[in-house]
Amino acid sequence: MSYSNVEGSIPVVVAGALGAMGSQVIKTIIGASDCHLMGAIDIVEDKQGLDIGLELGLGHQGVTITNDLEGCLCQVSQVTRNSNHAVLIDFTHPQVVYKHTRTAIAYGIHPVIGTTGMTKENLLELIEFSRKAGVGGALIPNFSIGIILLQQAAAAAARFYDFVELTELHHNLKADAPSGTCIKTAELIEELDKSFNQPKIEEYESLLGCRGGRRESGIRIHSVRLPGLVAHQEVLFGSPGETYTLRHDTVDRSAYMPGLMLAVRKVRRLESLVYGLERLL
Ligand SMILES: NC(=O)C1=CN([C@@H]2O[C@H](COP(=O)(O)OP(=O)(O)OC[C@H]3O[C@@H](n4cnc5c(N)ncnc54)[C@H](OP(=O)(O)O)[C@@H]3O)[C@@H](O)[C@H]2O)C=CC1
Ligand SMILES: O=C(O)C1=N[C@H](C(=O)O)C[C@H](O)C1
Repeated sequence: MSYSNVEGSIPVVVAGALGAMGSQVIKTIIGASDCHLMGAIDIVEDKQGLDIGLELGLGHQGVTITNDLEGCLCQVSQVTRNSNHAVLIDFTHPQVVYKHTRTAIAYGIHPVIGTTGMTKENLLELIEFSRKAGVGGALIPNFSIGIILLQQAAAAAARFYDFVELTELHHNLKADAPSGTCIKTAELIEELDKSFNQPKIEEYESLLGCRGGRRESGIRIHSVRLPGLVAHQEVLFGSPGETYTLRHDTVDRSAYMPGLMLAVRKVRRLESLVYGLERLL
């Protein structure tokens, strides 16, 4: 950890620093002239106390890896609380994302959360908690600009179609299903408050689950996990005589960095936790 405060530059702590996303984030933060890295959190046992920059081949940064998220946020908040509030970027695991977000808010540190898998109940509770605490934050299921465009197109098309199925395809190291992005796409389509996919005949599955998961609105979601994939999503609308397909492919995690930096730069001006990158554009 490094607890120096740099005037005018955004202090950033990264949780999940050694992961697929976290390691790219560290590189991006180190390269950003308006940010400085103050903490690197990860639980990988044999990396505790090592310099994150040296571990990632980015040169010595004077920031050591720790698994003590609360201790790190507590110390960072003491250094930064009077003027230049810090940001926590989290790409860890669905099981800890609620606790990490709540801890950041409690210490007055602005959470920018990429980790997916949080329940709707927990999200709503955190929005209320952040509003009471007056701490802005962002929970963003997908930082890519292209996926936001796909979601907007899907929400617009939903007016004209009564049948829609979503498929998300990811690498096989992903813990949660369906993806946070796919849930958000479904939620945006559901803003019209209509039901989809009313069956025309009596259906049955001879292989349980082969028709995918069904949301209350009737929208079905299919999750595919394969090595070789990164992150992909299809929205298929159908009506008699035609189909309309939207597809987005993330082929490299660098796609997430512009949206992430946008959130880091805006989050300290928010009054509570917002959900979705479209809220920041
Ligand atoms: N919003 C977006 O745009 C995107 C979101 N994601 C989401 O981000 C999350 C992480 O994805 P990804 O980077 O691929 O996952 P990885 O498994 O590659 O990285 C997660 C890292 O966090 C560590 N970790 C796990 N638990 C903790 C904890 N309690 N405290 C600190 N560190 C912890 C892991 O350690 P260990 O390996 O030992 O478990 C690992 O090093 C997922 O929820 C994913 O869906 C991913 C891409 C884009
Ligand atoms: O685990 C991933 O990789 C991704 N997770 C996010 C999600 O669950 O939507 C974002 C993107 O799909 C990549």
